Amino acid sequence: MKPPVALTIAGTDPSGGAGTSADLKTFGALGAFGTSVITAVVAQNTQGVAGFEQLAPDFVRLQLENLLADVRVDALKIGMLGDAATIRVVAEVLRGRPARYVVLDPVMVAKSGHRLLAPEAVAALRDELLPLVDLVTPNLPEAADLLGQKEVDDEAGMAAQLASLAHLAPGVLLKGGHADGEESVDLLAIDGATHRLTAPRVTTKNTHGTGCTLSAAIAALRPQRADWVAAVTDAKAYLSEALRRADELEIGHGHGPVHHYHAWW
Ligand SMILES: Nc1ncnc2c1ncn2[C@@H]1O[C@H](COP(=O)(O)OP(=O)(O)O)[C@@H](O)[C@H]1O
Ligand SMILES: Cc1ncc(COP(=O)(O)O)c(N)n1
Repeated sequence: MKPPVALTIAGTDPSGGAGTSADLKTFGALGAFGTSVITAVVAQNTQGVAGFEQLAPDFVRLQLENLLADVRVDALKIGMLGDAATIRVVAEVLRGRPARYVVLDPVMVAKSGHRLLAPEAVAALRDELLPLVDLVTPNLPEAADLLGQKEVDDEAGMAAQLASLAHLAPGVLLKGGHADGEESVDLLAIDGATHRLTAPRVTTKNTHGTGCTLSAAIAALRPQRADWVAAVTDAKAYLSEALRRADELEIGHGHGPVHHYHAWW
């Protein structure tokens, strides 16, 4: 069987744990052929972000149009976009239905606290991009920002915000990694139903790129699974194992990357 082709539109990470690096490794590990379009070049390592250079929006458009004129893309994952002009370019390309499946990780702030999306671009992300994707995967701070509400830290609060977010995008995976508890609980609203996905919380400081890895895994697996619930369930299982194996790597001195082991599913 031919592998599905997955595309990531995202920023870079020289230390290999987040952004396009995480996405391409995840695609490969899960049997998809990976392609990439860069939105911003980020100077970052496992300890934090030193700064980033946004590529000109027209150049992002050129990369996308050039790729899509030649290569069939089955699944698209969108990560860091950086500013409103880049969001608008991606929205315009999405209106041409470049891929059957589209997942958006609404990257706003890196784990280290550095902003990766201009604050004034949150409204463009919410109003212009969310309606055009199949699934959006906010963490708890991103959900609060998208809704203009306070950040929640328990499941009741997550359920309420999930319901509100479901009015903004066709599908929502609200990730509970930032909450406490023995289990890391995510809530999925898709096709009119809600699903609760749990995994034992792994005790590790090596959590750099968990959100990037999860959304890339969903994109890689969706063409290989019958529906979104199956793709998200298996993507979370892949991420959980990548987190459990993260301490084997010993990359850098801060929050190291998760281990993109080859699952060969
Ligand atoms: N320590 C952990 N143990 C197990 N799963 C985790 C842990 N931290 C995060 N996750 C899971 O990783 C995924 C990304 O979560 P989260 O940290 O909320 O997003 P982000 O990386 O975008 O901030 C979610 O599926 C979440 O449940
Ligand atoms: C290019 C890029 N995209 C996304 C993240 C978020 O990942 P994290 O929240 O783990 O820092 C990042 N640090 N860099």
